[in-house]
Amino acid sequence: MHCFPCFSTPRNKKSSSSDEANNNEVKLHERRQSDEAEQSEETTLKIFSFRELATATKNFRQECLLGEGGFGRVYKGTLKSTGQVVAVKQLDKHGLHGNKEFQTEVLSLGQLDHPNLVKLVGYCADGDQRLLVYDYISGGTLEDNLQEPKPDREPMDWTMRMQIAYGAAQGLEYLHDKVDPPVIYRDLKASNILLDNDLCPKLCDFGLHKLGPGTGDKMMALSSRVMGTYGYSAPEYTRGGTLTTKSDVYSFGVVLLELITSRKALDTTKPNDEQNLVSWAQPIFRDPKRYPDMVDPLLKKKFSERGLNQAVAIASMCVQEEPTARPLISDVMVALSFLSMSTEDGIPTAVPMLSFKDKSMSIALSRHDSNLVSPTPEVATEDDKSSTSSDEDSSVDNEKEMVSNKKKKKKLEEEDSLTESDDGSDSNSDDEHENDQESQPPKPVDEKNQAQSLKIKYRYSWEDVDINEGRLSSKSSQKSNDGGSISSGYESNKDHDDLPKEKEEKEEDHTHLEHMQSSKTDDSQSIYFDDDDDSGDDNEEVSLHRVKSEVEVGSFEDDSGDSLHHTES
Ligand SMILES: Nc1ncnc2c1ncn2[C@@H]1O[C@H](COP(=O)(O)OP(=O)(O)OP(=O)(O)O)[C@@H](O)[C@H]1O
Repeated sequence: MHCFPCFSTPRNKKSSSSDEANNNEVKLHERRQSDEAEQSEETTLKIFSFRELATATKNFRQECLLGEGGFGRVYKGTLKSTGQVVAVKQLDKHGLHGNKEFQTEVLSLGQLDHPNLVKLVGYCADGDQRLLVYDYISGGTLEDNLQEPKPDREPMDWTMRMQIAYGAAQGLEYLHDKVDPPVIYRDLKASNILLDNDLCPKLCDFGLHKLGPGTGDKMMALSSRVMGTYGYSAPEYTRGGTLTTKSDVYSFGVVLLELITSRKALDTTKPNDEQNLVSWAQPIFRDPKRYPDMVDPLLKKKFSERGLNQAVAIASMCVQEEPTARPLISDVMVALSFLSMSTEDGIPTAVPMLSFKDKSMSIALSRHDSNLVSPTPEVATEDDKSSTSSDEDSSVDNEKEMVSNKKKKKKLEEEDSLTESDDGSDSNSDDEHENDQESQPPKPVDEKNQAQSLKIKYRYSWEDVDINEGRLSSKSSQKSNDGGSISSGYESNKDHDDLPKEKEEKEEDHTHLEHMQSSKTDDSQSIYFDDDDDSGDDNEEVSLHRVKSEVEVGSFEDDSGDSLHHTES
């Protein structure tokens, strides 16, 4: 009998502790569910069980292994539930974050969403397993595409290369400027740029270490290990581990050089002085005549000299020793937006579109539409349409209208044989104009005045951008590595054949993108592209330069030097 109590007591005890455990488990489960529900409200990230990912990757079979990087192995898999093909990154257990820390980091990564970033689909934190699940990108890495082009495929042409550079710049600009706090990539390189089937670039491996507040030139000391890849890492970073967005700009410059040359960032099979791409390129930067020698021979000289000059100039600016002298990625992006439109002969296939940071700019432009745009604007071409992104519709439409109007004006000018450019002013003299014109009230543009120029100056966040049809003009007040000047220029040159010889000759004086040795700070830093060859100029230009104080949104000059000037403070 007495056995019963003996039996029953422990049993009872056991039963009560197991009830407690069950209760706890239920509570834990409920909490997890509500946490997950909260998370899923904020993110579309899926939470996978290890089993699901093991099934997707055939139990992480070798045949599914895509490769192994600094964070762990990456497998190709197919999700059973949806059939989606994914890349599963199994993070090394060594140095794993705790569950909470991992989730926090992953959830913030899950919020990053840009067409030029590889999308994080979900994650798994099961026991000591940590896995990240990404969209699978099928076209291989940029490195492979450049170094080992598929025999059945044509080598990437110049325009494709510039489009890839532009796309990568857009992805990076998103991380630097659109994400708060900004994400510093740390390890941008050709093997971290994946290409989809349409050769659209997607940055991968970003943001695994998100940094805290502060960006731009505010140096951020890193508590974690120094990452990056030799040949791509900015000198200040490799020296002392100091990291800023400008370190990413350096790496971007190296990638751009790779796109131009198809050389590797670091190639130990080459003679000593050619192993490091940047060191090899530095002396060439100083001698524009040698630029064509840099180019990948597979391009068979099918590129415009102007396009090449500008691309090299951008790359040379990005890889400057002094971080503050490097441009912001947003400026690089705008510059590349033009280069990516040029075809082999340097003529854009589509009307250049700028991606405005500040919507007030497009509002400011539309304010002037009645004066600038003809009542029946031309219908946008297919090219125009395809260049239009949904969020930029309004600004793009305005630009289209303006460009259409500009075309009409140009035609009228030609008809009247007024070949001399509108006001004959040098793009470099903008500042003088600005000062003269600041106090003048807005004036309507006189459509009958054939020589009237259409010059639009608008606020580009903290940058001003001038548009005149076609040519990008951007001034750099940056110190080149050697203290010398690095030059290049870009223009759409769509009408250059029609231009007067006299004007062409004048323009030869401004042949290069000059790195003036004035300032090393971002505030006064600007990019300057100018006409660089003998093809002339139709006085249509686009320049970027930043101003610190006044916000100027509109300036429309006529031939007499008068202008429509609109300011906001
Ligand atoms: N989303 C993806 N789609 C397709 N392939 C991918 C994807 N992510 C990674 N890969 C491939 O998996 C391999 C390993 O990638 P991972 O990014 O881990 O390392 P890595 O870029 O080679 O090296 P590192 O860690 O130094 O950047 C690479 O070949 C990469 O191209």
